[in-house]
Amino acid sequence: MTSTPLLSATGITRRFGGITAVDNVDLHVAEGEFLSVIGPNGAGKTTLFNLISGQDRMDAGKVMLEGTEITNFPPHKMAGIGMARTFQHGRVFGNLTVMDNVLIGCHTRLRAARSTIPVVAPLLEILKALIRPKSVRDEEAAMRAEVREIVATFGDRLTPRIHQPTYSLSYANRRRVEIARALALHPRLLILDEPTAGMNESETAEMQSIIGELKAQGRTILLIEHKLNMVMQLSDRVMAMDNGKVISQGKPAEVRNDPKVIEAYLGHSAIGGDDHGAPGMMPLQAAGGAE
Ligand SMILES: Nc1ncnc2c1ncn2[C@@H]1O[C@H](COP(=O)(O)OP(=O)(O)OP(=O)(O)O)[C@@H](O)[C@H]1O
Repeated sequence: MTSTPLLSATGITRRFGGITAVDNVDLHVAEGEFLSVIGPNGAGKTTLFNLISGQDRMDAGKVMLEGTEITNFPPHKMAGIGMARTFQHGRVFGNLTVMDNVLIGCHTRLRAARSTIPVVAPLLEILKALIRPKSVRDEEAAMRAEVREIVATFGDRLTPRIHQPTYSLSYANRRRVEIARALALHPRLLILDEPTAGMNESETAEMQSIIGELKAQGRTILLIEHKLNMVMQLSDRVMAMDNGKVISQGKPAEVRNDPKVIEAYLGHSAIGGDDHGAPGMMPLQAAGGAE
């Protein structure tokens, strides 16, 4: 990990009526860093990710990506500059095949890199689509090959189903497709919102190992996750939120054992079970309620 700041968000605030869902939050992610955001239900984690990735507009605050201000950029522009995210409940195009869903990621990336001259650029695109010169056919073949490679990240979960519409896939497979599409963007920052929500134990372990591989490739990753084991094993740093505010941040074990964090979870739920946390630490998975 280097110390180059890739993402820098300061003073992020979002109110919904009388609720301040995200209250003056600062978040910095270094290039190659793996930062997890934890906190009980309603802490403001998803709202914070929505604001950073342009899905929602903040009331106050500033977001910089490598020194360029990107505050409140619309989602397509965020995707174009390499900010890729997945959603808490998974979002794929049900009627499109696995291949086409992931191709969307490739197209978004290429479109962002192309000429933006108004009128001329779209006309050129239409012309190329109609004539389909060799360059277009080659590009398409390269993208399809890349999609196959990305899809192979998930072992044989998706490859045999690559031409099936995603509505016919299991929930876990649809979530894998979503991550594959995010990877096709060649993201500079990969934002994962509860990638294992709704997955059973073995699916969770499999996803954790894939995310571990992505980390080993040196990717910069922001994760929301309720499953403490996973957070502990993957993260370089953890940030804990409660009631819209950052209540603790630092090395995973420090945050896990921070009395403020333990109290936040205690205050939010009556919890049973154990998520293999340290003694005295509440089981975040149960507290957060994996779906
Ligand atoms: N669109 C909205 N309109 C009104 N209130 C909202 C909206 N989105 C979020 N909130 C509120 O903002 C607060 C933070 O919600 P958020 O979903 O960000 O929490 P979270 O930490 O992601 O929770 P969870 O772990 O359950 O996903 C909650 O009180 C929630 O009810």
